[in-house]
Amino acid sequence: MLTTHTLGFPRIGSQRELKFAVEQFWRGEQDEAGLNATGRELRLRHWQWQHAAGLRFVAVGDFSYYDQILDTTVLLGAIPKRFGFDATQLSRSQYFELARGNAAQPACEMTKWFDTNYHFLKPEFDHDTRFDGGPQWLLDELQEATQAGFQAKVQLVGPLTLLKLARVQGIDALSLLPRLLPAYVRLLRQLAAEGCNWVQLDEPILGLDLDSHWLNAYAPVYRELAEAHPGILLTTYFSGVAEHAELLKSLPVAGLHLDAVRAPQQLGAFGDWPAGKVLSVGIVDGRNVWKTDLDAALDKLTPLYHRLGDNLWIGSSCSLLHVPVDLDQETRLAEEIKDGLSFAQQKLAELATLSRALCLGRSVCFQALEQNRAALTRYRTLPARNDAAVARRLANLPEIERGLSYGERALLQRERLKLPLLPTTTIGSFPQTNAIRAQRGAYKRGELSQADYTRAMQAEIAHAVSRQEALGLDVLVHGEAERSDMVDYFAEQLAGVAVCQHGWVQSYGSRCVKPPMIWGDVSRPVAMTVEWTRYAQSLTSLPMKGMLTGPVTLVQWAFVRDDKPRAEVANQMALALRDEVAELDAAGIAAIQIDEPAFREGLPLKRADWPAYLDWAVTAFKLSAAGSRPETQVHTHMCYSEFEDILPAIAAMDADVITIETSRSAMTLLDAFGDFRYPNEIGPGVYDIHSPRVPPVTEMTTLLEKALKVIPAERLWVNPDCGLKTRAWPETEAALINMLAATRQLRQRLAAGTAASLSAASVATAAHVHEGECCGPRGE
Ligand SMILES: Nc1nc2c(c(=O)[nH]1)N[C@@H](CNc1ccc(C(=O)N[C@@H](CCC(=O)N[C@@H](CCC(=O)N[C@@H](CCC(=O)O)C(=O)O)C(=O)O)C(=O)O)cc1)CN2
Ligand code: MET
Ligand SMILES: [Zn+2]
Repeated sequence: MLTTHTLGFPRIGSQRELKFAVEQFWRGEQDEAGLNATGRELRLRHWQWQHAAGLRFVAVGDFSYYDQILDTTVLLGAIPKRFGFDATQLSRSQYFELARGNAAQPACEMTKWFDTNYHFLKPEFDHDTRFDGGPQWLLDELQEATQAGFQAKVQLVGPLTLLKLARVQGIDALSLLPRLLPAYVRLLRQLAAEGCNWVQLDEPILGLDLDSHWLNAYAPVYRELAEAHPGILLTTYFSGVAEHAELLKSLPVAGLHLDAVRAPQQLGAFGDWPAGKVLSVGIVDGRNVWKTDLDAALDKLTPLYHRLGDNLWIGSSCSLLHVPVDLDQETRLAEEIKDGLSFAQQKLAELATLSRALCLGRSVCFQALEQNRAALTRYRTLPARNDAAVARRLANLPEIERGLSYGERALLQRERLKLPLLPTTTIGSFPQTNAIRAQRGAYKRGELSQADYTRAMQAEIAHAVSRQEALGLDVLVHGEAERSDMVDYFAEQLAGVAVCQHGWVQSYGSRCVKPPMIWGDVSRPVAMTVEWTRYAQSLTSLPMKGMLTGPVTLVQWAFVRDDKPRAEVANQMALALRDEVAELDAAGIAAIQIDEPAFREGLPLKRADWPAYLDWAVTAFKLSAAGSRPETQVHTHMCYSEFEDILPAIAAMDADVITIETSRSAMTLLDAFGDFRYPNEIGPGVYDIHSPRVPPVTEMTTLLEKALKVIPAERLWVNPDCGLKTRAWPETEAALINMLAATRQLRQRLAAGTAASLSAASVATAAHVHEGECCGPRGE
């Protein structure tokens, strides 16, 4: 049979077993042996599934107790010096300290894995990083798989991708190659000696716009690696690599993997793939949950099979880490929607069927193919996939501009909100305590009535409001107690969107999300947040922010139908949100925040595709926001910084206020906002919410002083980096007390004329804004 494989299987467990075991270990409720036992059980179970489905290889090296990139760094012995750990003796607890920080050291930096919602831990390298003496984990796992009778393909992130993604201080990352390569060579030799015939080296950076400096490194690096191991499969995914076809054909590796889902057209550039080398075609979507159209896949694969024979491999387009584990667990999903779905388990079976059909002929798999065809036909013809009312609204899009310019709106909003200089606010969520989750769990299981659940959540909202009033915040939030998640909550209420019971996907460490599935045309049958917000506002005379997740983020953090352009789906989402905005506005809510934390992450891998994305993303945001009156203040929030290169688009969104994550970068991001002369109001986060650490007042005054150098006081807000849902109340209150103390100090200095902002330049800029003019470039 043709070789079938995945580029990795989800490790979290169909019941999130790994999450619970890891969290128990952190709480001291489980020892290392117990944690290891869960890990082993999960690995064996997942290998068993892959084997039973008929895959030739099981994936080894995709397992991790926190993050597989951190594991690679550790494996190579390249632990950041600042922790003072011995790489050869690294304990499980120390491993978690790298990921989560400890009393003395902040955690390794966490950032998004390309355009996914998965976060990896950035390797930290410097001029004297050594790559030697890591632990034996990978070899142990290989042995585990071999002893259990499986054929293993080991996977590792490739050296160039590892370097490119690393935080490298003060030196050129590539200058580390002479030290890094021998470590890979050593590891590859060990794997070969252990009888591992195939090693998958992931090089997804090949899908980015790489400069020649990096591209030129591929040939010498892979020449050396190929000498160390004869079975290297170089894997690319998330984007096409056709532009590097000549280079890739010339590398001495044994095989190459291409993502034929994201970039099917690239196969053409590999039409003359050298005989004798493996070409692995990623035909089953690792980034989405839709059933593979087996007929279409076979049409595409058949000519390749005729040419390449057994050197054609078929696999998932990328690791299955990004999709939920098992569709069969979803007992409440409508059968008609399940007709269109396939999770990790089901994708294994699809690969096996494709392989059989190619080798033995379609008639041998007649039944499986017929079932696939029938299910897809039923699913594709569901009437709700094409809603005439939605189509009419799309054909007749309403105005996306707010009517007045920012400067004019700001005057009206100042009049209405009467906020002090440097207004203080938070990003939306307050701690999601176990008590809150337990109440929601009971409600979902039918053990708590809707009325009782509503009362319980109202009590949480009242608590959050009274805490904020006591702290002295200026613009309040209701705290999002009633939301399981900022995406899931909206998805549950929108037509055309389905949510799972168990469809968990790892987001970072032990944290998971349940991405909804946008399978039909999207509309809003009923108001989603208005009652909760109205209730929260009734408790206070201070302004209460309405809190919505924006259209780009709702799309980016969902599984999106692939029969309509994302731009169109985003506009459908935006129209639904626009109605919500208008209703909040009509209910007297004076400030409405439309969160877009995934705005940056949605950027395509290739810059050439950026303008089209930014164009539809900005349009969708504006479409949702323009349902408000000019005297209503529209906020947006973005975390996951690195906005430097998309500032014009962010300005073009024209939110009255943007809150951003800046504290971890010590506000360097703000320089970019300053240089660009960001025209509207801005709240640079003054403390990191990802850690329980309570920052001292002086730390925040320093950051605010810095901010005042580039943002005039009249347009500066004070807030944390992001929502507080993952924190506990004690540290939350302590940090906010300090934040408010820092704000008071700055206000006093401003009043006394001793703060930076009263420099002539910033006063002049602020004055322009008062006159209703916007400065700085706009638009894309
Ligand atoms: N979608 C999304 N993506 C995002 C973010 C985000 O907030 N949402 N933020 C960033 C990532 N940050 C994250 C921060 C926290 C969590 C997180 O805490 N996740 C929770 C699950 C949150 C959730 O949906 N909770 C539900 C279900 C909770 C649950 O497990 N319930 C139990 C039952 C509980 C009980 O009865 O006591 C069950 O289903 O088994 C709820 O509150 O209702 C977790 O892993 O534990 C995830 C991502 C980027 N990407
Ligand atoms: N309003 C949301 C919150 O505070 C925004 C989070 S961005 C990941 O939780
Ligand atoms: Zn955020």
